[in-house]
Amino acid sequence: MMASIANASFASPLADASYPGGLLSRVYNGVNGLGLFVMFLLMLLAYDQFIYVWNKGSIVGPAWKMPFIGPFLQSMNPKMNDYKAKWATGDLSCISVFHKFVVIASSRDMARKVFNSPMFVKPCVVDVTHKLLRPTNWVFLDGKDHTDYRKDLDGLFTRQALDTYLPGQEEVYDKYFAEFLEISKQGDQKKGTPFMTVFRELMCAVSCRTFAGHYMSEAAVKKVVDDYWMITAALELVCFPIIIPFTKTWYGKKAADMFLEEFAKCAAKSKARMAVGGDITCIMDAWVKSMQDSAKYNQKIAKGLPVDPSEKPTTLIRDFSDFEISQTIFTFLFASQDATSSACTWLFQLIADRPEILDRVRAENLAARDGDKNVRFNMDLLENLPYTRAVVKETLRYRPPVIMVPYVVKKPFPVTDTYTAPKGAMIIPSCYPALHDPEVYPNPDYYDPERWITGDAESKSKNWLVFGTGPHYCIGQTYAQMNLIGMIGKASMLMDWKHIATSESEDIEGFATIFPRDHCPLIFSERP
Ligand code: HEM
Repeated sequence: MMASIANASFASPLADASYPGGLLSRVYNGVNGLGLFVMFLLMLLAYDQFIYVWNKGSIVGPAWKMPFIGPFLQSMNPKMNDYKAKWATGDLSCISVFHKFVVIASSRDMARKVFNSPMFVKPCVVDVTHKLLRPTNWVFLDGKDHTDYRKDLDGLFTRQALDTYLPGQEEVYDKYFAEFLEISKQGDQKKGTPFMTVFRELMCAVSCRTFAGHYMSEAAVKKVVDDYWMITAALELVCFPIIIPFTKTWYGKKAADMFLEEFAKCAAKSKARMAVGGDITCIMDAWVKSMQDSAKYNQKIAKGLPVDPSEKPTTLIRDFSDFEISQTIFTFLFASQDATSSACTWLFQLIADRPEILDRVRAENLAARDGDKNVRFNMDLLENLPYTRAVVKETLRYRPPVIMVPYVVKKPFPVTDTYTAPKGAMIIPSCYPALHDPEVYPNPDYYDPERWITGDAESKSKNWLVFGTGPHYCIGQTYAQMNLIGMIGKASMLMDWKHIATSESEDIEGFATIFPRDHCPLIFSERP
């Protein structure tokens, strides 16, 4: 047996015959194909370990890396406790998965440093995102180009603009709350119905109405709501460089193409309607109106016509094509969908588990509506609900929808005096630890809206990393919070709901955005 292995060789006798007695031949004879392969593998292994240790430098991390793959298998099914354990190892720590070196910035100050270092880092997205959103999308811009593009979008999220989107949002809530009641009536009366997927659909429908108004038919909204899961499913960390038919990325790309086409049609319709003096009903309208006002003003100036200073738009913006508008609206949907769905799910679950909090939310909302539960949304109403706002803020602190944000290092980044992150590394500022820092939010694992009313949570803005910070901070943060305040206030007016807690209700599932592992079983009932 031993002999047969020793004699086994992949070398062809013919090939060998052409190098009689030469040095190469002797080496080749001594080291057969398998040997060469093993040697090559060992060299690769040593190289992989060396690069890991070199990149790790002075920061915390495993002394060596699991050959080649690193902790890839754990990353397939991440557990919150694993993240917490990693964050606890140090302000900066590292891992290496396959060839990717990853630096984790855990403490508030390290996370803020990464968010605020656009010279050295930029947001990192999984490869397939470029295919779905298209490489020309504004979110992939960097530096000044990014800042300039964003400035033109700021006007879409002012208080005045947000006010005009409220009727569209409320319409969606009316429709979905009726559906919640129906689902609960039909569902299991003991175990409840897991509502996470329904909440995802609700958030998608609210987004479509807020972003594209009634330019999108009910059928088109339904199609986007039904197909959005294909986008989420396509977002795999590792994917083939080309799209293979009938794979998740292929379906995701098809859904993305459909969304882009639909949003571009809506932009064209908005341009036509706004040109004849239509009211603003959605984000697209606000954008188109601002474009058209800027164009009118610029034309007058170009023609040398007299212009009253009051005619000058607050922000002068350029013209955007239907497709540019469509791409941008798609980024709003893309950036908001998982995060708002997570926040919505936790909000319903957390206050169902604490009836005294729901009672206070209800009392506050009824008083703000002068006792008429059917009063419609307006900004004054939503801004005068301090307790409901505290409940939303505490939910976002206690269960931050985005626990970390991956960035990529553009050039060697001196994160501290003793550590420079290498170019090409992924660097992940974490939001969760800053939001659970016991010195800033006492008893951080206790859900306590009161800390925003009588406590000092409001003043701890440096730790408030729910929406990131720096040049890429969330553009939709005010809108997102107003939307959640409106939603939960209205729900409290119209419905009761019971959470059927399971052993997995407090377990956290997810990567980047988080959900209760049991998907939130609830039973809704109508209030008299
Ligand atoms: C509770 C809901 C939300 C949470 C927790 C959230 C959180 C975040 C976070 C953590 C970032 C990364 C910030 C950074 O890198 O500094 C971000 C970026 C972004 N968010 Fe949100 N977000 C939410 C809702 C929304 C909504 C409703 C919209 C759209 C209207 C939106 C649009 C965006 C966009 C476009 C970016 C990228 C901005 C840029 O790169 O300049 N988000 N969000």
